Amino acid sequence: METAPGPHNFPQRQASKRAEVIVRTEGLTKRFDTFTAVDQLALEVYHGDVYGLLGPNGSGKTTTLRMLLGLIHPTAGKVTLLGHPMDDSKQRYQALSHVGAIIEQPVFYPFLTGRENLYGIAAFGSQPQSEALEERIEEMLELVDLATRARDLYSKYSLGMRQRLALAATLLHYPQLIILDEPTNGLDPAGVVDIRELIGQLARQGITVILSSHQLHEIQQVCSRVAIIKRGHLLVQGKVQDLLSEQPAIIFSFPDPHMLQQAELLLHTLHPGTWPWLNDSRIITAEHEQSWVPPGGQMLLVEATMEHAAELNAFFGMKGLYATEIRRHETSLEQYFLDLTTSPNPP
Ligand SMILES: Nc1ncnc2c1ncn2[C@@H]1O[C@H](COP(=O)(O)OP(=O)(O)OP(=O)(O)O)[C@@H](O)[C@H]1O
Repeated sequence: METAPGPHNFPQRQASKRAEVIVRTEGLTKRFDTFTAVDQLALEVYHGDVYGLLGPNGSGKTTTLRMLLGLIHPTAGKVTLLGHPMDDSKQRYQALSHVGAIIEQPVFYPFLTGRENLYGIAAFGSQPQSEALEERIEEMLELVDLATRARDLYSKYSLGMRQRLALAATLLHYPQLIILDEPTNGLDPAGVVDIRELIGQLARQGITVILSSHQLHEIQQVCSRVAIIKRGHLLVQGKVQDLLSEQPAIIFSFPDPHMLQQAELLLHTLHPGTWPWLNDSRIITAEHEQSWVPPGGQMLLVEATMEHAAELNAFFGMKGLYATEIRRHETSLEQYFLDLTTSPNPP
């Protein structure tokens, strides 16, 4: 018997499919009266991406996702979903038959069990009751780790369980693309980890995921590419790794705060042009999750690539300033996001 492809039997992601654009927006714009909520967005989501749409409150994330799904019409611009232009109603229908989405808290019946709710959703989607459907429902309950709680009433479910049931529901019809608006909102840390792991699992099985979120720490761990928007404008779009390696820096820790001050002063009194590769330096506060925090809790951040660490260290050493730790500065997506969204001159 031939089975439809699903998260457990999806073909492995193929290298040649990587470059395939699954979602493209061109000049995508939404105005509400005179207010422009989304302004000329050009997004590209590739097959196999976990694509994070990030932005401060009110920056236009939900409005963008709603336009991707054809829930609201753009004022201008164009959305192409799975190769189908969304302004054509027939094509839109075809595209959406391969998409699963959770944009608002999905409505389930509180007086039915988790499993019964999935049967209800399948019936709504005109999926005939069959052995294949039963198998699919059990498979999805397993996938979202609700199999042992499938006989419990929905009203007894925690927020995390409700979110996982919603994901199971969106997966019933074997979507190629899943769109999730703030999927970790309101969840406790364990719930966030569950959803993150599930999203990673879906991506590994070839499903493309687009999500919006404020949980940047989580995004950094699960997203392959992100777009950062502010007041409806696209500030940046790219691979998480590429964005974070844009600002290389080295961290020097010193055994006492006095040495730290001297090291900083030394760099600032250097003749401009001595080291053209040295962009800037400043004292920063150590983050406490690090393995070791120097006395005084502060360190020197030098904006330069790691290949210059030895030269800098030798320079400090000649002046009697001995670093106790030298390492590459890891920018977090959270810091990158804050720098970008609070900068008066974003790119
Ligand atoms: N139907 C509407 N009518 C008028 N203004 C709207 C409408 N929908 C959204 N907006 C406005 O558009 C802007 C973008 O809203 P949107 O919900 O897309 O932002 P968001 O980035 O998803 O925000 P959040 O993170 O708070 O959910 C907001 O200023 C919002 O008030």
